[in-house]
Amino acid sequence: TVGLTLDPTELLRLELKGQLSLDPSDVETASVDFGRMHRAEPWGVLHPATGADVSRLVKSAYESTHGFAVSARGHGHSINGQAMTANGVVVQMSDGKPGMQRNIVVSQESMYVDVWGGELWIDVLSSTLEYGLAPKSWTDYLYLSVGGTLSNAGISGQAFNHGPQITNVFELDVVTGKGEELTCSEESNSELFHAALGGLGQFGIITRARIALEPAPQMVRWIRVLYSNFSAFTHDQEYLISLHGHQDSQKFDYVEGFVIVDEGLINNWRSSFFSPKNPVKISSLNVNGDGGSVLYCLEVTKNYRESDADTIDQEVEALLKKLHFIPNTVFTTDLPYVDFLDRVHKAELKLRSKGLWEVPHPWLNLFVPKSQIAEFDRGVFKGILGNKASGPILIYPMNKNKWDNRTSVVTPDEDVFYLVALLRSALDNGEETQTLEYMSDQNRRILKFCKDAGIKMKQYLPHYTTQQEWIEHYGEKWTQFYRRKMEFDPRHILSTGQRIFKPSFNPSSASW
Ligand SMILES: Cc1cc2nc3c(=O)[nH]c(=O)nc-3n(C[C@H](O)[C@H](O)[C@H](O)COP(=O)(O)OP(=O)(O)OC[C@H]3O[C@@H](n4cnc5c(N)ncnc54)[C@H](O)[C@@H]3O)c2cc1C
Repeated sequence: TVGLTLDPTELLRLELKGQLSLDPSDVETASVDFGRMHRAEPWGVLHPATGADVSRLVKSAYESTHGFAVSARGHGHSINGQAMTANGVVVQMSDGKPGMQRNIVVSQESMYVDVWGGELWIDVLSSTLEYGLAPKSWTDYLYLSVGGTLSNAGISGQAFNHGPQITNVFELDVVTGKGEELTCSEESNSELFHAALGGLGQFGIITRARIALEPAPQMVRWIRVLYSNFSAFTHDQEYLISLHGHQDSQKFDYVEGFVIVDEGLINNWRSSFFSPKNPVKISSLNVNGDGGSVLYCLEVTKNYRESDADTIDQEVEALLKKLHFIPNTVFTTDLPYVDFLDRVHKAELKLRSKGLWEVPHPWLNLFVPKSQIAEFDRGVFKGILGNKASGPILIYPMNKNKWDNRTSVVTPDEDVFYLVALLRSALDNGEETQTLEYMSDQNRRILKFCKDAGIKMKQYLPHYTTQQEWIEHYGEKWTQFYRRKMEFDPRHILSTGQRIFKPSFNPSSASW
């Protein structure tokens, strides 16, 4: 293999319980991701059977004369090649087939579950539900691996209340860049524990996670209301997340929202909710807002047990009464908790059936400080985007005090910040505004707008191509991030696809 910095015979001699595969179909799978914009072919793919397999592989990379890159790959749902490596070895932590759980162990007494790092969240959920329990903090989509989301943060509408997924973990097993498999938590090896959480795979490969559980709700009341006035919308979102310390009956369990810039609500792949029972056209709403055709949809839920079905109406009504949405735009559905959590998968199946899932996804996720979100609205939603969304645009606030500053993730320096997620799909259908080039250019314009306007945002699921940009991204946390890298992965073996640290071995042949 051209440019290979490793001795294949050495690797093939490793005593592994799992399998080191050179099969072209395994290599192909590991060469692409959900973004469909990058490609890098690894030399081989390890399907580990245990953490010890991962440890042996990384140790051989660390100790070999030349060194080689090792990248964990969860479900490959990154956008910019973060789980790829050219010429090195990809550790396929998740085989991507739901229902193939490894050793999932639930402790009912201590309310946690121990799972393999490559486990998909959908499988974690189905296993814990057998005990009437469920994790507290989620992502909108459950076909993601535990190690993959914990390497970022893992956020959804519960984060205002419970914090991101990385604040709901008790313990990890991590294989460091030296090949040692260590158990870490707040109490022991705490530096590694905090480094790995939100650590973009830079400090080790998470082979086991101990995740906090709560009694699983049975049912969900799912509510959407519309706004034309952005400040009324954000005022209400901020009010709802300020209730995080209140009793369960006095707050919603989930707070999100999205922007509607297209002509109709049904165009958006996450909004099947509105149809066919509630088909809504913006023009039919007779809106005289401040934003032309831009609307905002607040999305909230309240969990309940069937035995509480009589009090849920009053609790929801009391909360909705405090809000300032457009009258008569309340859309409500009741559904089982699992169906709510797994809602995006339904949209996936629909898109797959039309060949619209495996297309390029130039996604952009930003954390925008509360004090600058109105400016962002003016410049981006009502400005740069024009009248075309080409995918869902999520916007919801979170409380910074639910994030642990000792972890590796960086967020804006304000008590409340918003996630803005532009989740767009590029199509090759002859329409200029739907092309990858057009959307990538818009993303660049959005980033430039933020810079020029002094909007102190941070990228979530960040992507940069130079170390200088990474240094700026981490700001005052860079020194700590760098020190942790030197301690836990001194040869820069791990997750080179993030492009943060050049490998110390033959960098020209790695995935840079
Ligand atoms: C349809 C869709 C919906 C999404 N919704 C949300 C959402 O609601 N909230 C949210 O927070 N995110 C969301 N994401 C983003 C998602 O959390 C990240 O892309 C995450 O990285 C995906 O997990 P994965 O298992 O596919 O990771 P991969 O893409 O496989 O890996 C991501 C990074 O983590 C590293 N990594 C993977 N496994 C491990 C491990 N075990 N130990 C250490 N490092 C590891 C990889 O090397 C890579 O650098 C969504 C993505 C998609 C495609």
